[in-house]
Amino acid sequence: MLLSGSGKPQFGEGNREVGEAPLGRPVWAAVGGSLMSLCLPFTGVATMKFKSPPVNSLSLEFLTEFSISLEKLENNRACRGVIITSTLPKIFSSGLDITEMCGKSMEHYTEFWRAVQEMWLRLYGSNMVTVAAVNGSSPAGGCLVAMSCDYRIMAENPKFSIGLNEAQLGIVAPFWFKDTFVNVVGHRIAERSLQLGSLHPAPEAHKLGLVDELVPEEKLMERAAAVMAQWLALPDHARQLTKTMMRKAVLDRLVAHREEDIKNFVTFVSKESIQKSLRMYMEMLKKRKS
Ligand SMILES: CCCCCCCC/C=C\C/C=C/C(=O)SCCNC(=O)CCNC(=O)[C@H](O)C(C)(C)COP(=O)(O)OP(=O)(O)OC[C@H]1O[C@@H](n2cnc3c(N)ncnc32)[C@H](O)[C@@H]1OP(=O)(O)O
Repeated sequence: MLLSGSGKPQFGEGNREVGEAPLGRPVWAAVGGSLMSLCLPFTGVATMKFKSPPVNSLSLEFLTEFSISLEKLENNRACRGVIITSTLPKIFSSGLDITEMCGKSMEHYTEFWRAVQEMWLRLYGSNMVTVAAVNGSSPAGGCLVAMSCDYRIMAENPKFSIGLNEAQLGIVAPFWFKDTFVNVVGHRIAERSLQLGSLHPAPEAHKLGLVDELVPEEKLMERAAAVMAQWLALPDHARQLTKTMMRKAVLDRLVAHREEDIKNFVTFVSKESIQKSLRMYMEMLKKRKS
């Protein structure tokens, strides 16, 4: 992941650190683990760029780095907003790494699912303004990342799609994926889309309200910066309290049922029938390629 921004440097152990201007002021801080880059310039707006080829799958390692990056930004008082995008052409994120859910131990599934929960709790509950610049396809967990942001701008290419397609894999979107979806598009659209496991091409996603606007791909980052400026023009405390008011019930629900949710996931994913569905899905992906 690639994360970039400016302001007070508070992170980056072992990575490239802060550039110092002659007056000793930080010019920018570039922090990156291997899977994303992060930069925070003077504007106080960080840019986080996923860079985990081939398709930015959300592996345990990726999720861990994502959560740590979010925590570092959240704790950096100079950082007020983050734009999330991808360095890979055509892919924002392919969602959860299916190989993390196939043929592994119960302990591994537990650790993996806790990391998925942690990422979502941090992103959905963030005090920062979060804007997703969706520059490619974004199925399932990738859609969750985008939906957890405050605003979604997608490249207008109809070949790019977004949605919670879990049902197509023979699995079920967990209740907090569903809650996030309902909060974005409303109950009816969420119900139909979830039951069918629909992946919506960008224009349809826009019509449904799953993304807030479409722009030509080359204008995506420029537009994301403009939207960010608009959101940051308001006092932080008022915006943050409002955001909390809108999202708290859904966040609290997972916090209250976190261990139960992990148990459900581990039991569900360990079933031979589910393992078989996931293996078949992976085989289908490989065949589609050849
Ligand atoms: C009773 C209640 C109990 C509750 C229990 C809850 C259980 C719920 C559990 C989990 C929720 C799941 C969430 C998810 O996110 S699952 C993941 C869903 N993702 C997808 O369906 C996307 C699949 N991928 C694609 O459609 C395409 O790859 C693409 C559109 C993203 C990119 O297409 P393209 O550029 O053509 O690339 P390839 O298809 O050729 O892929 C390249 C390479 O990457 C592998 N790959 C793709 N996606 C994934 C993935 N998500 N995880 C792991 N690996 C992936 C693909 O197989 C190729 O591999 P290669 O052949 O070895 O090169």
